[in-house]
Amino acid sequence: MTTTEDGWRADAREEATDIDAFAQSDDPQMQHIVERIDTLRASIDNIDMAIVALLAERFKATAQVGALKARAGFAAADYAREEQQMERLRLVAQAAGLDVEIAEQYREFVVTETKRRHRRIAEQGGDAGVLDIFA
Ligand SMILES: O=C(O)C(=O)C[C@]1(C(=O)O)C=C[C@@H](O)C=C1
Repeated sequence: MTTTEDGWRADAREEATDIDAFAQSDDPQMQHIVERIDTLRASIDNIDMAIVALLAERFKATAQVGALKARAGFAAADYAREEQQMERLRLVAQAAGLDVEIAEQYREFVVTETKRRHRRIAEQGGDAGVLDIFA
């Protein structure tokens, strides 16, 4: 195996590696690495499943908020609430050992998407049924 000074295989500089293609390798060390990655990938798949299910629940809840905001004539955004959320998520990330920047990116994604959906609901006169999750 050709390795560089920092221990990476020389071809690790390529853009992508189809690891499944190495499952039948004759090299036991390579086989061991591929097996370990496969085990970790099973956990990653479970985690992704949970995250997507939780995101679905979050967007269902925010759609209800969007419908209520439209009914009350409230704007899509509430910056005071967003600040509180960011503060809380920063603390949660720190306690969990997660890079705070990832928590910030997550919050930015969900809140931006939620506000876009709130506006769509308001344009439809407060009908959350306009969103795909209720279709
Ligand atoms: O709590 C609200 O007011 C929401 O509309 C939900 C939400 C969010 O996605 O958490 C979205 C937009 C607001 O600016 C703040 C929070």
